[in-house]
Amino acid sequence: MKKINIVLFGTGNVGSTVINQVLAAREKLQQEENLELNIPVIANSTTAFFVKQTVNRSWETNFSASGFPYKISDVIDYVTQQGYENLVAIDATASESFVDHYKLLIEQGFHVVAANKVANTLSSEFYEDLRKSLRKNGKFFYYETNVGAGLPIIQTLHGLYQAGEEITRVRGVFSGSLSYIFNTFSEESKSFSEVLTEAEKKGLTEPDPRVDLSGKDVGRKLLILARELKLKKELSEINIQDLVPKHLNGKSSLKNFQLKKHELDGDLEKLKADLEEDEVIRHVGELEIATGNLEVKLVKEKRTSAFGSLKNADSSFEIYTESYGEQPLVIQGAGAGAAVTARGVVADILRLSERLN
Ligand SMILES: NC(=O)c1ccc[n+]([C@@H]2O[C@H](COP(=O)([O-])OP(=O)(O)OC[C@H]3O[C@@H](n4cnc5c(N)ncnc54)[C@H](OP(=O)(O)O)[C@@H]3O)[C@@H](O)[C@H]2O)c1
Ligand SMILES: N[C@@H](CCO)C(=O)O
Repeated sequence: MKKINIVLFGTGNVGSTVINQVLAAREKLQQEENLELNIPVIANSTTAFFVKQTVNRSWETNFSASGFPYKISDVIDYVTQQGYENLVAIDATASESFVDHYKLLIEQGFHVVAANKVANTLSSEFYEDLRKSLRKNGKFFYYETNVGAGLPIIQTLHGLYQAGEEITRVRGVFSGSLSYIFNTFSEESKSFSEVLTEAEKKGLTEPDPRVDLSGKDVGRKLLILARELKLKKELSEINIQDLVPKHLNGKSSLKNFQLKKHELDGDLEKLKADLEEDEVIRHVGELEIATGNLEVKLVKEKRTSAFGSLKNADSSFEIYTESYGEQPLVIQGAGAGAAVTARGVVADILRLSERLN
């Protein structure tokens, strides 16, 4: 039986669903695939819980009762003492600093699966260095959920590129969070801030929704795709329409933003009032390969158009290539949400496990 040992960082919306999905799939994987998925360590930003072999369905209670403050070295020491092989670190945090541990984890024997987009969107130098470290240590890095949550965007684009297809343009509603927000805001008579609160409660936004509203999250996704296509780009080079007023971002706290988010309502109400009867607002990302232009913006779309008819938290990605000609390859479906994202993470673990002994 092949054994995979998962150390999961981030027990929030996505991370907790990953644990539950792995536990639910465990028996079937053992019987049908001869594969044993164990989760001996789970951790959030302050607390870790270690167990022999794997957590079970009572993990939340056990984590609260028996978790303790930890350092990353405690995790590494524990898995080393236990002699665990086929180690996979899952980054289900949204942390800007957790990615500083990747190199150490890789050197200490971990493969990495990330829902967190940060490691792929820091400087090109960090990006290349990480890949060098993976190659040097014979480790793998999977991050399909970085773009389009559970939708197969990165693997499709990567496959086309590897196969020699000329990709000319990628255009899409990249953000499941903003798709839900603008779909609902365009249709219902609620204020923008009310819709935003609703999206947050449903776990559809980033932990700090300003990362969505500032366009940074979509900017990151564009950058990730651009880098898959070997374009040398930095986040600072992307033209981004920022929906968050300056005084509510930067040094201003998330708490302050939550108290004052109704200040966004005026501008967005005006935009909505300017729509024709048959128009809706959509948040769109565009990547033009020839010019290297990457852009994130709000646009007006006809209700009947491909983007205008999106529902719920659906994302839609149009990939224009030489062989597909005028009719792009389209990948569409829920682009946010714990269940679909966690399923994408579990699928990454399984793809990775196929490459391990
Ligand atoms: N939700 C979606 O639809 C979706 C879709 C695609 C990708 N993603 C990505 O998935 C990631 C998680 O999103 P989420 O919605 O699950 O966020 P969340 O509910 O806020 O959970 C984040 C978790 O990360 C933990 N954490 C923060 N900093 C950490 C650190 N330094 N070390 C260890 N754990 C740390 C938090 O712990 P504390 O509670 O202790 O702070 C929390 O358990 C994000 O990167 C997001 O962009 C999400
Ligand atoms: N903000 C992400 C989902 C949560 O990470 C998106 O819109 O795709």
